[in-house]
Amino acid sequence: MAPILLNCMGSDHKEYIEHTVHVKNPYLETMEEDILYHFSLGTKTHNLPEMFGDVKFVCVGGSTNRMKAFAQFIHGEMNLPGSSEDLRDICEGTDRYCMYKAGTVLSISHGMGVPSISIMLHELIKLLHHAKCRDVVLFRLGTSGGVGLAPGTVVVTEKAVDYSFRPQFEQVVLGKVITRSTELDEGVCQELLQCSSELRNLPAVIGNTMCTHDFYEGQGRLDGALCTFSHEEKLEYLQKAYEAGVRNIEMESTVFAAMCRVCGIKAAVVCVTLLDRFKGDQITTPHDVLLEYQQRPQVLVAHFIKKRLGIPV
Ligand SMILES: O=P(O)(O)O[C@H]1O[C@H](CO)[C@@H](O)[C@H]1O
Ligand SMILES: O=c1cc[nH]c(=O)[nH]1
Repeated sequence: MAPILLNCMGSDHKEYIEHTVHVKNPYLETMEEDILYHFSLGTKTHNLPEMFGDVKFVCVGGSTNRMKAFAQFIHGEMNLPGSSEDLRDICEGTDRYCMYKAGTVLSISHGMGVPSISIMLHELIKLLHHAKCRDVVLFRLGTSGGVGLAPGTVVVTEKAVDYSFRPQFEQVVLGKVITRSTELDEGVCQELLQCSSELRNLPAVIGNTMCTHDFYEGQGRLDGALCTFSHEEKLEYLQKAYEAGVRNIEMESTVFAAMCRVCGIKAAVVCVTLLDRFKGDQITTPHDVLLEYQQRPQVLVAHFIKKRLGIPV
């Protein structure tokens, strides 16, 4: 069955799309109440415009601890009043995701893989819509496996690509494949690269990011419970990926890019590499070094946010 290519960014809508968060579901308007079940929030139980109307930056990442740490870090970086220790989890009514708000910045966890981040993004985009947020920039702050890069390098994604290195995300809807484009915002990407050049100890490159549906077989690892290919075949696949511009591999970027694009949200994927996949599969780097690596996307995006807000860097 031929996939349907949906490019929902018609240029006539450009100005509108640039400013507002754009849900693409006519049924939403007809609903008396919208329960954001996995956030434990709702339009009747919570005043979403009051709680979130000022949000300008949303940062998401896989782990709850990382996203709490990021909220506390950006709270300090923005010199916000009160103690960062007092930030509370807005989604404490559920343990699916965590959510913290520091000034105009929201920090949310999304778990691992496309299904988990996709559910979170549906509810986040509706939340931003219900809250009437404008001019929001969304960042994924993640970890990844590098392709031909020194561990610790931050990759700012130009295009999120699938297992065949195509810049697209396939979603099955009513038994049919819908294909959406996964190009990210070029301006934000370049601005992030400029920010990296202003920071010490922040090696960064722009490259394509391959999104897979598995950490082991899906990423060509030889160390999973199952493996049906040789070391040579793995290297051949990674070499093809490298030649297609892939510089890192993770598990959420395609659906993240596709959903943000359709909904008119400027977005960027910023992931640090934990290892060079040409050199191995196991992550043997000491814990303290991994923690420092994980902070690099946070430091870079914090710098970007501070510059955008006119806070001295
Ligand atoms: O570090 P996070 O944001 O979780 O991202 C990467 O790490 C996880 C695998 O270890 C996957 O979710 C992958 O995308
Ligand atoms: O190799 C890696 C490392 C982190 N996350 C991934 O998805 N792959």
